Amino acid sequence: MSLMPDAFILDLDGTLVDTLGDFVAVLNRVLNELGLPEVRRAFVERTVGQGSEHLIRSTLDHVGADPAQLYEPAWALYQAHYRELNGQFSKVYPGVREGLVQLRATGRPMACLTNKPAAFARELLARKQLSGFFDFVFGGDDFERKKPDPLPLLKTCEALGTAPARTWMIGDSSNDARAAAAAGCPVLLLSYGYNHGEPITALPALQHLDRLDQISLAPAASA
Ligand SMILES: O=C(O)COP(=O)(O)O
Ligand SMILES: [Mg+2]
Repeated sequence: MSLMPDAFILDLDGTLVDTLGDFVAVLNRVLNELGLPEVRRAFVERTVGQGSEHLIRSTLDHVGADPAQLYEPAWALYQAHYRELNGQFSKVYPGVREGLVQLRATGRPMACLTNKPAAFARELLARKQLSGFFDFVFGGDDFERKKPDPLPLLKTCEALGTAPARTWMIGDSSNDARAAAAAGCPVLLLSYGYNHGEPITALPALQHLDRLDQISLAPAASA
């Protein structure tokens, strides 16, 4: 039995690209325009990962504003600023490009699956010259539910044409790990991303990695 899967699914924020700077810049522009206090990087770091709506509602709540009243205008401002700033304060993590080259060299199909809105995800991958690695890019608004629900992974496996048990999910957070477990995909976890302030090594994984290019793709020794 080979260790090599039939396809790879990769998360985006906290896995491929360190996007925290974009989130902080955009949120603080929105808060300034609404006359609200700014948020700190540490707050955003532990809150990001469950899609834009969750991030905006949590941010409004955190600064003492009423999300029920301000969500709609905040979301409109957020979209306009995100479109403009997307990628400007973000960096591809060390080892990512090299790791993607290794994955691509296996000839297996690859998908990027993020909770970020699909349009922002596609634009960010293009701006960082990462689009060419992926056969599919799916965002948090492409399916009815987001990670940690298994639905996005199951739908992505369908697009890739592979069985979940033969498809590796590579991510940085408990959202990825929970979605993968529920979908039946083996999960590999990067140590440097955003896991809601919790150490990712506490979660079981097929491989825990400090860099994507440390991934082990060797066939398992036959018994
Ligand atoms: O919540 C987001 O916007 C993005 O999160 P993800 O790329 O780690 O899924
Ligand atoms: Mg992530």
